[in-house]
Amino acid sequence: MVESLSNPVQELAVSGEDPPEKYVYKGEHGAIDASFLVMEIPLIDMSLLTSSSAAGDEELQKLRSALASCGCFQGINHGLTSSFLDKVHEVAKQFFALPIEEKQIYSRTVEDIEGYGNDSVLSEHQTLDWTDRLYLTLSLMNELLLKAMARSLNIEEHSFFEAVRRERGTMTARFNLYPPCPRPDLILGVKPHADGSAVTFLLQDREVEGLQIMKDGQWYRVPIVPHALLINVGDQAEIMSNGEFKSPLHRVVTNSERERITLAVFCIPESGIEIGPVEELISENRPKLYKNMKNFVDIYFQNYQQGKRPIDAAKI
Ligand SMILES: O=C(O)CCC(=O)C(=O)O
Ligand SMILES: [Fe+2]
Repeated sequence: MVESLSNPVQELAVSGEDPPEKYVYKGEHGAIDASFLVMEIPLIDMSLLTSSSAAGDEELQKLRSALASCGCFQGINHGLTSSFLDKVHEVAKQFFALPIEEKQIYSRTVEDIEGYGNDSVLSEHQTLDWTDRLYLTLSLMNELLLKAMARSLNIEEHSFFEAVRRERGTMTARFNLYPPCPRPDLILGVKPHADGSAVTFLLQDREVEGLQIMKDGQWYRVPIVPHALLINVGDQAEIMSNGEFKSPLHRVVTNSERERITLAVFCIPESGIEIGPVEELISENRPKLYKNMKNFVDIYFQNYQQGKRPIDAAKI
């Protein structure tokens, strides 16, 4: 089958028809349910992560334990103003509200990394996600966080940042629109997955929940903390940290009433460079758990669309 992109979900949502079978989620990882417990996700004051003070050390320890347990945190004092974040949300909303013909001017093809378009369809058996997407490429790297992650493990501060710094990586921004879905009991906004990035920054919808994260085999709802960024470890940081940091499994549930708009920014090492566990994190007590590899993103997409966890391909 030729690789193609799926049609806009927004069109299906307004048609009022029953969603096609290919959107019905048939995989594992438990029933779809939007009423799980709320996860207690640590709040981290990101302005303290660069401070060489007792408060700074304490925040670094909080960061380390958050990334080693749930693999994510709610970042506050991140330097982006609330009015800017509201504007980002508003612009995304305006874009998705444009007539289809206007949005299609920005359509992406399977090869493009930017533009309006959906999941690549790699096989007829693939379950499709109830979401429409707009992809952009940014050039700013989150130096502060990647350096703080290394310092929290008492290793050289460039250990993670080196792999993703300017010219060696990208920040891909993806606006996600989840239209109301007539069958939230059968259909997911995004299938269970962990991210293929080093780290991901998520600006959640201001009012509509939907993200769930798995911890110890149980799904939890991610609460909305206004203007915080939900920051999670991706597979590449789990690999580089030799498993010290966990790339959490997560999914998005839909609802029948309201649309939800989020912005995910993925910080991704350049595909040509080799990533692997940092030497300082390998010891007799903690053997190397992952292989060194290049082109992780390609490996990622092959496995993801088949419903497999890509990081398993990296395990020794
Ligand atoms: O929209 C969300 O809440 C999460 C999206 C997500 O997990 C992703 O785009 O990888
Ligand atoms: Fe994700």
